[in-house]
Amino acid sequence: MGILEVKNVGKRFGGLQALSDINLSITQGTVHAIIGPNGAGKSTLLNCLVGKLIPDTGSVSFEGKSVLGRKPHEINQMGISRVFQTPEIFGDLSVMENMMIPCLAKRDGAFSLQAYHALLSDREIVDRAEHMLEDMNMADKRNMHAAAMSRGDKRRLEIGMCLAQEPRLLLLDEPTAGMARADTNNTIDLLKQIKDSRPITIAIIEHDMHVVFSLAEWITVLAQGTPLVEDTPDKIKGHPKVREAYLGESAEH
Ligand SMILES: Nc1ncnc2c1ncn2[C@@H]1O[C@H](COP(=O)(O)OP(=O)(O)OP(=O)(O)O)[C@@H](O)[C@H]1O
Repeated sequence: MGILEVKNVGKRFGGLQALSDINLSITQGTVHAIIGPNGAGKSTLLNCLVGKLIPDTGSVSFEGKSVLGRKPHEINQMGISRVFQTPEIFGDLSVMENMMIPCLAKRDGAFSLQAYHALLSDREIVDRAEHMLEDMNMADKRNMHAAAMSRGDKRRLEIGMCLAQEPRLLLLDEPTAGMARADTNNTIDLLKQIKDSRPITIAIIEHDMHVVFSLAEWITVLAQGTPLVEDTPDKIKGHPKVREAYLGESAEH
C-alpha cells in the first residue's frame, strides 16, 4: 500500500466532470510527478488531497487514514505539507521570522499572531529556525526582508518552512512556475538534496519537463480528468499516448 492512496475519486463543477474515477497510489520514499495538459485536473486533484476540495466520490487516505472531511490544517498536522504555485511567505517579515512561524506551529500545534513577539525570545524556536535556515543554505539571508528575495529564494524559504513541520509527504504545485532557468536548476538541486537527506515522499505537479525528468521516479499522466497512463520517466518519454495528449502541447510551456 502506498503512503497516499486515491481510489475512484470524482469531482464535478456544475456541468464539468473535472475528475473521474481517479486511482493513484504514491509509494513511500519516491518522487511521483503528476503531469498533463492544461485543464487535465491536476490542481483539482491536489486540492482534493489537502482538504481544499471534497471529492464527490471515492476515497483519499494517507498512511491508512482517510483525509476526507478533514480541514486543511488537520491534514497538515497528519503529515502532508503543500507548496503553492505562488510562494506563501510573509513579505513584511524577515527570513528568520518567517522560518520561526512553522517551527512554532510544529511545536505548539497552532500559531497566533499575538504570540509573535514572544517568539523572538523563545530559544528553542530560534535554534530550530536557525538550524532549518542552515539546512536550506539560507543562514546568510536570515535578516533579509522576505519580500526582497529572488523568486528562487522565496521558493527555497517556503519549502524550508514546509519542511520545518517535518511532513512525511510534500506536495509541490508547479514549484518552478515563472522562474528563470538558473532558479529552476537551483530548485531541482534543492529538491534532490531534500530527498536524499530525509525520509520524505514528494508528489509534484509540474509543466516543465526538464524538472519532471530531473526528479521523478514515477509519473502519472492525467488527461481530461482521468489517468491516461503511469510509468517510469523513460517509458513515459516515448509513450505514444502521452506524446499525443501532452508532449505536443507542452512545447507551449
Ligand atoms: N472551482 C472551479 N469551478 C469550476 N470549474 C473549475 C474549478 N476549478 C477547476 N475547474 C475546471 O476544472 C478543470 C480542471 O482544472 P484544473 O485546474 O484542475 O486543471 P490543471 O490540470 O491543474 O490545469 P493547469 O495545468 O492549467 O493548471 C478545468 O476545466 C477547469 O476550468
